[in-house]
Amino acid sequence: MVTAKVWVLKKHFEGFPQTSDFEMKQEALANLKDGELLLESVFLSVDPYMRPYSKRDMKEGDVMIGTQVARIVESKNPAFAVGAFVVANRGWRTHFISDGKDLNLLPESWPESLPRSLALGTIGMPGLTAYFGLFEVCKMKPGETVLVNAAAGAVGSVVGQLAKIGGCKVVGCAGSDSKVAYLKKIGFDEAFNYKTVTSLDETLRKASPDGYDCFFDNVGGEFASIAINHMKKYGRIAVCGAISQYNDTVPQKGPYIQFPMIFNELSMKGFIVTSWYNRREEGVKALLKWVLEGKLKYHEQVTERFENMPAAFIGMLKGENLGKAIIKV
Ligand SMILES: NC(=O)C1=CN([C@@H]2O[C@H](COP(=O)(O)OP(=O)(O)OC[C@H]3O[C@@H](n4cnc5c(N)ncnc54)[C@H](OP(=O)(O)O)[C@@H]3O)[C@@H](O)[C@H]2O)C=CC1
Ligand SMILES: CCCCCCCCC/C=C/C=O
Repeated sequence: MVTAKVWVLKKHFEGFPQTSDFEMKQEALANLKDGELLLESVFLSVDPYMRPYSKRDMKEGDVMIGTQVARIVESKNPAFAVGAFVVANRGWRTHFISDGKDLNLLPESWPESLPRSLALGTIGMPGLTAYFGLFEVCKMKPGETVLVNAAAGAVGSVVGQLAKIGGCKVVGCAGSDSKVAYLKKIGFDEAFNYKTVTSLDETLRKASPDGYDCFFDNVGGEFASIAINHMKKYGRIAVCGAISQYNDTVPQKGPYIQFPMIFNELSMKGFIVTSWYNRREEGVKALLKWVLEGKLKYHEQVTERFENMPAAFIGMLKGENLGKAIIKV
């Protein structure tokens, strides 16, 4: 019999998550029935959505939500061979049983040269968020100017590079000088540290005096309130995330956005990547191709050991990750 380790939400987060809000437990897994598979997580993902979604969807004692790349270790399902790798959405667990219906097999053509963890990052949910958010929500066109915040993270780093592939000028910001240096290295035209600039307003104006056609907003809050005043006429804003607000205990009260929306006839659209998953294959194929061509670079912040998942999650929310935050079991 296999015993899985799982992380549960012991206590709902109040403000910034603490390691004491989590508890590690053991779960005895039953023997496999016909049609079932036993899987072991190889890589797990920590993502910002876990913070707001835990409040919305979870109760104390639930296993933390999340996705993993897992290897099939035993199979009583002829459609799944032992040794194959899948992406699953089974939460923070080392092992689990599945009937196969909730699994996405990694393409058999997955190149040996690429870490399979990319299926949780640049060639997975965050990459797809960038792909559909930029091309479909922002409706980016060649020659335009794109602004993206949290630009050195899993989604933002792909947004900037896809905008360059699509023939745009890209301005990005991040929370440290080393992240800013990384953005320049991967091709951003302008990059700045939002924590150290004296005036965000001035910095945005200097980076693109004519303003921005597209704003891919991962951060919300004060940054978005200032950036909206720098949009060009008919500019488009993709509201992807609001990480600056996820840990607020008292909702922020922002400036109101109607005037710039009206005067510049802006479009602003929130989106959830999974609404585009009917085109998931198209996105994965395009992202994989760009990675293999060397046009889309990736970086992963790998934390070793399942036991360190809460610390990796908290670290990611604090900005300790460059690129995608991954846990290697
Ligand atoms: N709508 C959708 O379907 C999806 C939305 N998202 C959203 O996209 C955003 C980015 O996610 P993802 O790329 O996975 O995460 P990242 O890899 O970008 O990690 C989060 C980053 O957010 C930055 N950050 C944290 N707090 C703040 C703050 N107060 N102000 C500004 N930046 C902050 C930190 O970078 P720094 O050092 O630069 O501060 C940190 O590294 C999140 O808001 C997430 O919720 C993600 C996936 C799907
Ligand atoms: C089948 C994979 C499920 C992964 C769920 C991801 C949902 C992300 C939505 C993010 C919103 C804000 O961060």
